[in-house]
Amino acid sequence: MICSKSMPELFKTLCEGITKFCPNAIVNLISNPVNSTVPIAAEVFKRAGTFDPKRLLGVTMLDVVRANTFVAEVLGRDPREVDVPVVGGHAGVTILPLLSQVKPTCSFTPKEIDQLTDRIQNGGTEVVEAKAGAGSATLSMAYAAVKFADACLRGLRGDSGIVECAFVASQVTELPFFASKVRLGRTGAEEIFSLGPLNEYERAGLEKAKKELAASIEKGVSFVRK
Ligand SMILES: NC(=O)c1ccc[n+]([C@@H]2O[C@H](COP(=O)([O-])OP(=O)(O)OC[C@H]3O[C@@H](n4cnc5c(N)ncnc54)[C@H](O)[C@@H]3O)[C@@H](O)[C@H]2O)c1
Ligand SMILES: O=C(O)C[C@H](O)C(=O)O
Repeated sequence: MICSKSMPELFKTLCEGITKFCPNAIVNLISNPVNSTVPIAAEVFKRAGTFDPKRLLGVTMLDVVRANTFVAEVLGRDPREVDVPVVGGHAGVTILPLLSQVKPTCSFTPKEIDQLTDRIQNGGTEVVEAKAGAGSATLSMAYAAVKFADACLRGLRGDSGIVECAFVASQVTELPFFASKVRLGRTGAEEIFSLGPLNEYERAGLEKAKKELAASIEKGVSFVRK
């Protein structure tokens, strides 16, 4: 169905549909801008009385997939052996890879940290620009979506220790939404992990990320409240 509504309006309508037809669903939200669409969805769900913060998850898995890939390249390892926590949000400087917490433990030169951070933060834009009007990352988005949905399903099934990064309602910072590691279980994001120890570079990145995130969250909330 092609609809004449603007994207945020279309998105809001879809969320209203969720409140009517599957109010208890665990919603994995991948449509951009995730930093605003998750707050929009939360507002719509709150209005309908169906909001459960554990069941609304913004998909930031692609940032983790990219971070694992780029870090693995530098380390000369298989990306599947690498785990990079990526926190904050899903756009530009709000994407904050925590390179001091990479597993397996490793270290980078300041130049590598700059280059990796920049590539991870701008990976999506790089693809959008390369496709020149023909859309955004397609296969890697699908891969990330499947990987995240599979983790949610394993949590729903009752598997233990399912931990992934996601953009969720959060108290990890002063912002109402933030991406960090979450434990997925039978009822959704059952535990939200704090950021752990950050180095000076990451603390500076966090301040930049929060500033931009605050504006994007506010934009989403005020779109529904207007
Ligand atoms: N979170 C992530 O990791 C991530 C990664 C890549 C893309 N994305 C986002 O996913 C979304 C889809 O990306 P894409 O590259 O597949 O986009 P696309 O442009 O290839 O596809 C969008 C689809 O929406 C349809 N559409 C557009 N306007 C419509 C309307 N008014 N009514 C009904 N249908 C309409 C189009 O026909 C098209 O099929 C975008 O929001 C994109 O930014 C998110
Ligand atoms: O759709 C975009 O603007 C980029 C996308 O979110 C991505 O990370 O590839």
